[in-house]
Amino acid sequence: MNAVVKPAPPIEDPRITVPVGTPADLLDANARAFLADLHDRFDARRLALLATRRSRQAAFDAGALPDFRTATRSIRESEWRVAPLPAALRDRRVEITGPVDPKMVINALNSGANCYMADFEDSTSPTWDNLLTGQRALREAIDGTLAFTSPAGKRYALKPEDQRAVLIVRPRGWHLDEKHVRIDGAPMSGALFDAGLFAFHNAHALAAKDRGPYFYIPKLQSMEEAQLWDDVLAHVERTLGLPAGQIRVTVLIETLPAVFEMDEILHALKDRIAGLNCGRWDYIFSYLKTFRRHRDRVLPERAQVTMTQPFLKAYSELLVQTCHRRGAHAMGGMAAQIPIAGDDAANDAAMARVRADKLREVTAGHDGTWVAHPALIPLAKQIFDERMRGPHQHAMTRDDVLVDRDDLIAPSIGTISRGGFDGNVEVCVRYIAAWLDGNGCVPIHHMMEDAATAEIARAQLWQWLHYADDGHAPLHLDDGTAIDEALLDRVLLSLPSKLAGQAIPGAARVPEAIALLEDLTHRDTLEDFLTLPAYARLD
Ligand SMILES: CC(=O)SCCNC(=O)CCNC(=O)[C@H](O)C(C)(C)COP(=O)(O)OP(=O)(O)OC[C@H]1O[C@@H](n2cnc3c(N)ncnc32)[C@H](O)[C@@H]1OP(=O)(O)O
Ligand SMILES: O=CC(=O)O
Ligand SMILES: [Mg+2]
Repeated sequence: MNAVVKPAPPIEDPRITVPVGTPADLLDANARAFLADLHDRFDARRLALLATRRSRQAAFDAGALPDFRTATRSIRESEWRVAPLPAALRDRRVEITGPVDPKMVINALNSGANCYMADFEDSTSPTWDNLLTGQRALREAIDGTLAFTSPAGKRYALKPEDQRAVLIVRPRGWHLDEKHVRIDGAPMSGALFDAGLFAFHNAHALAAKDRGPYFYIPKLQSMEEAQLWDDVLAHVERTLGLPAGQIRVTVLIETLPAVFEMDEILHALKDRIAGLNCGRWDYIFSYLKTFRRHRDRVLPERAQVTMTQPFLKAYSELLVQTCHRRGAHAMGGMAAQIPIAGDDAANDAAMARVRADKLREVTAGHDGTWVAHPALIPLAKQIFDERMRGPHQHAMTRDDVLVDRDDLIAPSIGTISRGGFDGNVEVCVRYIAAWLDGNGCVPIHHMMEDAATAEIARAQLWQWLHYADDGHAPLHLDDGTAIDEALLDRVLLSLPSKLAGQAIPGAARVPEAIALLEDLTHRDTLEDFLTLPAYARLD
């Protein structure tokens, strides 16, 4: 292994600012210079790629359909494989995910899952405090010193290292800024901040354990965006004196454009990629966004958009086939049901849904799956242990899968009920309120709701309400009610009294959440991410 050398102390760079009171041990002059260097080298490319996303979406809005790229046919058709997997990432049959507060980090690492995805993205509201607390918790977890005492006095400590899950960190996507760190007045990228700071503090300690910074990369839309990550991480390796390829990534295929570039994304990252993951919730959100102006591809209510819908089945099976051809893991995704305390029948029904989902995944050839809650680990593990004898099932090449462009964008059949409409409104309001209050993942009606699941509800409301733009007849609920602003207003007006008295996270921010949802649904254009306008209100 190469010697690992931290950069020499730099001269304080006055171009970089962080909030007064930021703990110096996390963001000293060395760390700030490291981050500013990432910004200087890579932010212009990030911004250019975000502009490319916008022009691609403009073409979809004008009627174009996503498709495989002609110019990259040789990447898809030639034979090559990704770098061999590191030992720590060979068996990933059950991965737990969750936000990065100290209690969650300890519980997740101790949970018995093979891996833990510490999440700065869908399940974290990126307040400055949450980000710094999370970075500190992860650093202490890697050092083995992390401990926590709850307000009620319950003590949490890490299990011995060989009993802990392998740590994988999910930084934010390319679209989000980190407004607290400014370089020449401009905000730095949230992704570069999260991944850069984690690598800066932990790469050496991880290398000493023969691991590396392992990342889950969210919301990519193209191979060029994957190439940017590869260039960033190669630069981080050089700067920190790590061997090339020590930093490993798994990429979430959770946008519709990306499913047409899975080979290209694996190829762009082929010396460091360990797998692809079916991030189904953002994928559904992306399908909605991509086709926001396509009236023939409106999706039914959220509960009907399950993995058995043809477009989702095609995506997950093509992902398995693509990964196994290239020697990469094909990770499954998240069932949103969580345990229900105090109602055995409801709990049994929820667990049956999770079991069916995991069974579908292992049968389709996935090499592992995600759970949102520790109580689901034994269930998922049992299903994978029974059917996946080795550490993975790359030998299941799925040559039977014949998926073409039309399969990946197939319209769905279903309905929109009053419950589906009202449920979307309630989830949006409650989730936005919690997020503004600093909580990025909450249980609502016994389902895990995070930025991806809530975005489906938000995008659907916009699409249904704007169906009648350009003189079309409005959409109707299955009871015949027209879906229009009057309906939304009625549901929103009734919500505060419905929620009153319930102990919901962020209750005080419900009026602000209602105002933001009204604004977002009334806009002529579907906002790219709800977290963009919401972030302006955070901290
Ligand atoms: C679409 C996607 O991006 S999926 C990935 C992002 N989403 C996630 O990661 C979801 C993570 N899950 C969670 O945040 C939580 O499970 C929630 C919010 C859904 C429910 O949390 P709670 O209401 O606290 O659940 P509950 O009360 O049943 O928790 C019981 C215990 O399990 C712990 N726990 C629950 N979920 C997790 C988790 N994901 N990781 C670690 N510990 C957990 C709780 O902290 C609690 O610990 P304690 O007994 O020591 O106090
Ligand atoms: O990140 C996961 C998803 O489903 O979205
Ligand atoms: Mg996601």
